Amino acid sequence: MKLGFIGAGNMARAIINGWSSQGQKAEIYLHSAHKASYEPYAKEHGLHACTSNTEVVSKADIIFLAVKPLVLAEVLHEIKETVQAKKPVVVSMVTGVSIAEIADLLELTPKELEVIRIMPNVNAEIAAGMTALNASPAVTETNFLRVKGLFEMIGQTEILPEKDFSTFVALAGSSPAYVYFFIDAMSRAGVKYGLKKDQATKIAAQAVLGSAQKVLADQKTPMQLVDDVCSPGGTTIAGLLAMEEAGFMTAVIKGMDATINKDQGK
Ligand SMILES: NC(=O)C1=CN([C@@H]2O[C@H](COP(=O)(O)OP(=O)(O)OC[C@H]3O[C@@H](n4cnc5c(N)ncnc54)[C@H](O)[C@@H]3O)[C@@H](O)[C@H]2O)C=CC1
Ligand SMILES: O=C(O)[C@@H]1CCC=N1
Repeated sequence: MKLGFIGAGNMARAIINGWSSQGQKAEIYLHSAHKASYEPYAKEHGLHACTSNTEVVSKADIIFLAVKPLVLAEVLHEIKETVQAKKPVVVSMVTGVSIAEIADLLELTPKELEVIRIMPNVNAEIAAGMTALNASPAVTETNFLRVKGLFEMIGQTEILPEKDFSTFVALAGSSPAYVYFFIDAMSRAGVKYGLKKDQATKIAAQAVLGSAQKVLADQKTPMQLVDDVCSPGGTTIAGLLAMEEAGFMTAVIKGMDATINKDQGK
């Protein structure tokens, strides 16, 4: 299995580094717009640095599109003829772009080309990612399982209808940034009350990690777990009510709304 990456930025590297940490051995070919950055990265990680996007398509069997939405049309135009001739599996992680749109830009239909749409997140780098997948009708079961397996190596996967991808972006694609932001806010409070920043960050991050693991492991809903921590007349209920007074739940939902609207081009 030969894998190709068009775009070698934050998300591509999180995935490749995650695979590397899990002993994934497939050959990887990559090309991006910044030669001074991707060539040393490829050398350091034993990957093949290509000189064009077309070369990636000609060398690899599964092509990952890891560029920003704004340059996607230009990239697909560039690789169109090679894709039409070779018909590789095309895996797109580009936000807000459907399988049908990708096939269309390549002047093929979803029945003619194996296109898999994914939405990963940066925690793939430490094999704790969360990736959504959907496939065009042309995708063979073998190829779908192959790609799904690659993401199971570096986290959890969920097969979702394309209509739910924007919601998934909010809950898992973008949300690591929101959780890091929450951790930083708690850590700053620690600094406010005299702890060192690195010490406060470690304490807050471990509390978030344990809480997430508890939610996943426990039969109780998150709200039941909230109640378990809130002793009557205690510290937690005082803090929780003050957070709600400042609009905690509303702030989170507004953030999710804005992410979803942006993904849908609204
Ligand atoms: N960063 C994240 O946490 C996530 C990003 N995504 C999606 O992944 C895609 C990539 O995002 P990032 O890695 O964050 O962006 P980035 O800006 O870090 O990387 C983009 C890469 O595309 C390359 N590039 C630009 N023009 C190119 C061209 N014409 N040909 C080949 N390569 C070109 C750049 O050199 C760079 O390596 C986006 O569509 C984004 O929506 C999806 C989930 C999470
Ligand atoms: O901010 C972005 O557009 C990308 C998509 C999901 C995470 N980062």
